Amino acid sequence: MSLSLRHLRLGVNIDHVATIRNARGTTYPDPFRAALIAQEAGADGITAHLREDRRHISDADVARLSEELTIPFNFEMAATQEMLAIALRHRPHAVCLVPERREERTTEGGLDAAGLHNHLAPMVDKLGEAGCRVSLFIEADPRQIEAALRLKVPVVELHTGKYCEVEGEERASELRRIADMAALAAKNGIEPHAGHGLTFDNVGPIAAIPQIAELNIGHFLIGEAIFLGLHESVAEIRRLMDAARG
Ligand SMILES: CC(=O)[C@@H](O)[C@H](O)COP(=O)(O)O
Ligand SMILES: NCC(=O)COP(=O)(O)O
Repeated sequence: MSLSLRHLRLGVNIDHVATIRNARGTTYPDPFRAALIAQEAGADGITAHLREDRRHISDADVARLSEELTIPFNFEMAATQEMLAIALRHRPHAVCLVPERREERTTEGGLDAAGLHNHLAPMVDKLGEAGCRVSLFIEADPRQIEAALRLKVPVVELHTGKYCEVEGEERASELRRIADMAALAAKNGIEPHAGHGLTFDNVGPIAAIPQIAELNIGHFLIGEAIFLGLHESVAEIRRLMDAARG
């Protein structure tokens, strides 16, 4: 089957359901319930980011998602010993290593896999040995793809933040950069994913990149759920992704 016909998986990030919950310290809205609705609406997997400051997803959320989800759980985490221990305890389907700074409002860039090789290598090995599919959240940069090769990770997730922020020729240039790095990763046996900042309006050209196997999308979908409901919000991005693949 040609690449362009391959099913493009959708990972729904439920972090910001927990943001609303934590705003009042209640038990609702329940991120796990959101995960089940996203699954019904067409999500192939669920992504959740346990941040060091627990501003949204909690340790209990991670435990429940790991134990009760019937679709793949992609656990996003900083490359720290604390998070490694949590990941090894729960052994989620996938672990994505992301950069993290407490003062950031959201993820601001990709992980410097090239500069952090010696720090990352033992973690990548331990997570792989535990049966987790390890990915690195990186910029679309050849140095980072080479670093991913050296680390022997099966997946990279290309950061689409700048693509989403810029317009016109700058966006076209960002799209080319992402497409080129997706092709380079795939050519070297690494499965390319993409995510951050994707919306109904900008997902199409990213979804049309044939080598990309999975998109992780969250903040926009949770926002749209306020107006459309979560099921329809997820179903719409699913429709747009499928339409872009033709
Ligand atoms: C790595 C990435 O872009 C997101 O998956 C990450 O979770 C963003 O952080 P917040 O969800 O805290 O905005
Ligand atoms: N890794 C990207 C992700 O999981 C979702 O990012 P966003 O759509 O919440 O910006």
